[in-house]
Amino acid sequence: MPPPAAVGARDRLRIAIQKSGRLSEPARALLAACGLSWRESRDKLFCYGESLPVDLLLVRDDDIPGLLADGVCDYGIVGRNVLAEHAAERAREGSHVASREVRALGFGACRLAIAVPERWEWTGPGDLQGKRIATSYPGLLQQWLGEAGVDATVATLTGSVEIAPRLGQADAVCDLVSSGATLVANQLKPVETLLQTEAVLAGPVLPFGDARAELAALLLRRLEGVLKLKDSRLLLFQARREALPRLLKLLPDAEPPTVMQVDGADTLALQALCHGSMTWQRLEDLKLAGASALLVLPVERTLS
Ligand SMILES: Nc1ncnc2c1ncn2[C@@H]1O[C@H](COP(=O)(O)OP(=O)(O)OP(=O)(O)O)[C@@H](O)[C@H]1O
Ligand SMILES: O=P(O)(O)OC[C@H]1O[C@H](OP(=O)(O)OP(=O)(O)O)[C@H](O)[C@@H]1O
Ligand SMILES: [Mg+2]
Repeated sequence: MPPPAAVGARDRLRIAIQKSGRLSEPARALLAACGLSWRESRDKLFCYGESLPVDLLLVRDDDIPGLLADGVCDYGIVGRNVLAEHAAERAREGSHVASREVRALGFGACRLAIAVPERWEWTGPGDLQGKRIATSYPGLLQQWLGEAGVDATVATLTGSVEIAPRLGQADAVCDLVSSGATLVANQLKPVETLLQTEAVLAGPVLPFGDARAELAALLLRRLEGVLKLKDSRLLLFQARREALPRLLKLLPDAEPPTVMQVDGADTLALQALCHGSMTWQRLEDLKLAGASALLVLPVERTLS
């Protein structure tokens, strides 16, 4: 196994993903769906790309923005929250922006929110004046407090933030919320949203000036194809010609269908690529509107 190339050697692309955690499996699956495969090293911190010269670095998610900023990796798959926190910290230090969100990836969705004890009769951000707020996102919280004109103390914790009010460590928290179960379990309620987040592909601000440019363009093209087809299905059905207008109204997410004539002029066979999810309810609605012989097929790949 060749050792990881030194920073500055630029004929392979390097992508950092979370080593273990919520984003690691979906990130790998997404890149694998783009046709990438790797030989894993023994320590499993570096995976050498086999099908294409695209290597993986397996790291803590918090390290990804810094690795991008230092040019150690070219792309990273990370929560928007982590990327935005890094940007907020850099802005506070007066440093320039080091990476950008290239594309949202459709998994790891949650929000960064302020939560307070359930008994608190919340009237607005001004309620936090003079209070102490526990968070793992001090940069984003300070930014939000600054914009709201609120002077509060920010207590930085790396985990188990929601327990801080019960321990008397803080009056409120600022943490990620998805189902809300962790808040409920800690007798807290969400009152303000700072950021809607999901996993994103983060990349460089400036284009590559070497062999990586072509590799990056290929990877982004494949990624577009995979993400576009995530919920897409090929719908096949038959219908009488006069039913067509009302059937097409039920398929606003479909590409223009291929229409074939069956059985004289009045019966048609149609084939349409639909991008929204094809639920049982939608099929039943189509049937009621005059479709028959409905068939839903998975779609493997697209290239345009
Ligand atoms: N409850 C949740 N639901 C959905 N997505 C979440 C949730 N909690 C976190 N995330 C997203 O997943 C990312 C990774 O979360 P995870 O808990 O695995 O991170 P971590 O404990 O900081 O991991 P690491 O060990 O890499 O530092 C978060 O930054 C966020 O973008
Ligand atoms: O609204 P919910 O669905 O309850 O999710 C929110 C919780 O999920 C995350 O923690 P995680 O479970 O990853 O634990 P960690 O903070 O120890 O990483 C986040 O930090 C919240 O605590
Ligand atoms: Mg982390």
